[in-house]
Amino acid sequence: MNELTSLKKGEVRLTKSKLCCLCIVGTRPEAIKMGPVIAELNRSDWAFPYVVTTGQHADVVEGALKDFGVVPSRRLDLERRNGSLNELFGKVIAEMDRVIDEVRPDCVIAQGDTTSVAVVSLAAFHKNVPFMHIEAGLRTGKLNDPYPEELNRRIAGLTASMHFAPTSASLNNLLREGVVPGDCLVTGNTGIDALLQTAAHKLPAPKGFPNLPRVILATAHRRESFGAPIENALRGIRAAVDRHDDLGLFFVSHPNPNAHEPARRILGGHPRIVVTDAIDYADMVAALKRCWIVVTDSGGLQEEAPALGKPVLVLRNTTERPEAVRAGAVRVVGTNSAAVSSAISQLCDDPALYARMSVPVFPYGDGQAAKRIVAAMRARLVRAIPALSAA
Ligand SMILES: CC(=O)N[C@@H]1[C@@H](OP(=O)(O)OP(=O)(O)OC[C@H]2O[C@@H](n3ccc(=O)[nH]c3=O)[C@H](O)[C@@H]2O)O[C@H](CO)[C@@H](O)[C@@H]1O
Repeated sequence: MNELTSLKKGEVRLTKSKLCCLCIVGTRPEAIKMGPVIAELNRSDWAFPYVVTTGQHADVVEGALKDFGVVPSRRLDLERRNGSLNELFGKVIAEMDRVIDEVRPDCVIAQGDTTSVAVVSLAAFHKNVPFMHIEAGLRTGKLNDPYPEELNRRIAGLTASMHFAPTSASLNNLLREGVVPGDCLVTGNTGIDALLQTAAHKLPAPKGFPNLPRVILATAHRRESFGAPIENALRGIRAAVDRHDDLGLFFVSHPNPNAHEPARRILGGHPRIVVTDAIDYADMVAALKRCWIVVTDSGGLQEEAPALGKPVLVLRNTTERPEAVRAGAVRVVGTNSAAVSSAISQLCDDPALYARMSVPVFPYGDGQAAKRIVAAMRARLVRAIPALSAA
């Protein structure tokens, strides 16, 4: 029994007969993956989204939300001094305490595994407001890898009233942790909703995309790889480009200086390598459609590339996305220079291997995740209010 089913008629505030769903967005991937859910809520007849951005990656987030026609209802002003996780934790929970008191939402929704998600789930729990977790149940089983995301998503797994898992493997992780079966659902990942909606349009090549027969699309930003691991991986990518003169590299940097400084230093000054700042989502999808392979430590790109039939080499030692590995579209290679370089060369020199890894697969859903999530929320939230359920 959770707090929702204990609600009595009249205990849930209605605004113009619609429920208020407070949607939290902190980072670019959260904006991309929450966009379809916010749009679906806007189309619904029973709820309206109240969108709050946490300011964690303010500039790229507002741009990504705009791509989905979403304007935030409120922007938290966190005034961060040192950028530490504890500072972020303290500021977000204090702000969210105030926002929940003022807005009095009927539920709080967040996606993924950032510190903002863990904090907001606790803030909602403390206020006895149902927390709905999107992209629930991803686990590596190693608390420090990825860091701090594995801890964040486990906290959300404890505090959420409803858990929307992208795959059955994620759902099984939740059940093993004791989540009640009636509180979790396999929906697919809303990132595939966003990808298929965007990829359906004719998209021009991103500025600077190399005009070469085989272009590697690469990104690297994982916190646990900062320093030597990320530098080793970048050297491995550059070595492969040097070895194969028909290869180009389009490296998309991340706003964190620990990620973009080594990229510019190690990859810069090469005639077939372009290092660009972060690009908007439509440009990223355009790059995905045009690239030869993807080399990355990104979670979202591990989900998107297989749907477009692009082989992925993962610059990590573990992944919480084993489904695409099992489907043969993704290979976890780590950050060792020689391993990265040889994995790229294998794909250059073995057309049969490349063909096997290039078959489009959809282990992360069919593009209808947002519809399933909003329908499940309605069933849960409206059930608690006979007046609405009778409508
Ligand atoms: C441990 C882990 O894996 N956690 C993940 C991490 O997200 P991530 O690793 O996917 O992060 P990125 O790679 O930065 O973003 C990816 C998205 O952004 C698009 N993109 C990228 C660069 C760019 O220049 N322009 C863009 O448009 C790209 O196509 C894609 O859709 O945190 C999220 C919660 O914050 C989690 O939910 C998610 O599991």
